[in-house]
Amino acid sequence: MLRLAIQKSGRLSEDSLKLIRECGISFITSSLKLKTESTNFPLEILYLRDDDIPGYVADGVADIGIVGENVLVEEGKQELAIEPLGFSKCRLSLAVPKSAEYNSVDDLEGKNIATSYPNLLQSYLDERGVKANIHTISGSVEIAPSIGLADAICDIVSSGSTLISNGLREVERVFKSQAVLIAHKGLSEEKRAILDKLLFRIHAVQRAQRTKYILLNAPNDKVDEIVSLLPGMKSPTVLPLAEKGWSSVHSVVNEDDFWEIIERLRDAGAQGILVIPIEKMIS
Ligand SMILES: Nc1ncnc2c1ncn2[C@@H]1O[C@H](COP(=O)(O)OP(=O)(O)OP(=O)(O)O)[C@@H](O)[C@H]1O
Ligand SMILES: O=P(O)(O)OC[C@H]1O[C@H](OP(=O)(O)OP(=O)(O)O)[C@H](O)[C@@H]1O
Ligand SMILES: [Mg+2]
Repeated sequence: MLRLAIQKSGRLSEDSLKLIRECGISFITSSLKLKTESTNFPLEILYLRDDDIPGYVADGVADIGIVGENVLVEEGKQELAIEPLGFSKCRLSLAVPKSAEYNSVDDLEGKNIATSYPNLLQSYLDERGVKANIHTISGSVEIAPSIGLADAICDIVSSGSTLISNGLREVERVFKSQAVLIAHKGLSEEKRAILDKLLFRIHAVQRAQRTKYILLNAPNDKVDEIVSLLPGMKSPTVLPLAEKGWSSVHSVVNEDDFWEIIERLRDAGAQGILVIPIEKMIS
């Protein structure tokens, strides 16, 4: 049985559970139970505070875990990372009061900066030769300037609305983060085999999320040109339609190229284009 540590409640919880469920792993959750076992996969889930997850995985109390890169690197445990997961994307940024004068990071020399990430901030300032006083607080960091605790803050930003609501302005991006899968260094062979099985499923889910299934109709004389625009897993499928002289073309396209390909397909004579999400994709 592999032990997975995830955040009990917070910004990582929902997407972590969603990923595990998308891997076809079933389990029953209850807000009071801090440990659950899957009913169809050798996995036990521990629900923890996110800051504790890297330490538990490093010690082998948990075998694997899901945590933000910001927390992992802050705790100096980046060597545990095995896979970026693509969710909980955010950045650690420096921000100052809206009205404060700010030209460059040098303006922070001798200033008081509140943060929950003293190590990440310290190395950022060290690299730029700036000496500031770092005040470590564990939450509600954005309040610090307005209550006279600090001149600036360094905290997580995503949409930026928390900064705006607290009269702050983002001035420097210190660290880019997303959720990562981490694993204990000395996993037994048995546990490593379960982890490989889980990774196989995670990759299938991730590939599917980046790809769309596309179906379209085309007159037969346009099929060759349309097929040349579509990559497909091997090559596109072409099937005859009931209506003579027409075919249906099926393929998969990458989300990043999606809109450009659609335009080119229409120009080439494709009609009735349907785009469908893919649940799993195994190459
Ligand atoms: N606004 C956001 N958008 C996207 N990701 C975020 C955001 N805020 C935080 N994160 C990511 O999610 C992680 C957990 O954030 P959260 O605010 O839930 O942590 P926390 O309050 O420290 O939780 P805990 O109670 O478990 O200690 C952060 O370390 C970061 O990686
Ligand atoms: O840029 P935004 O989209 O506004 O997001 C940023 C906010 O999100 C996080 O806090 P969260 O809401 O998770 O609450 P917490 O401070 O209680 O952890 C983070 O600490 C910021 O305060
Ligand atoms: Mg925390």
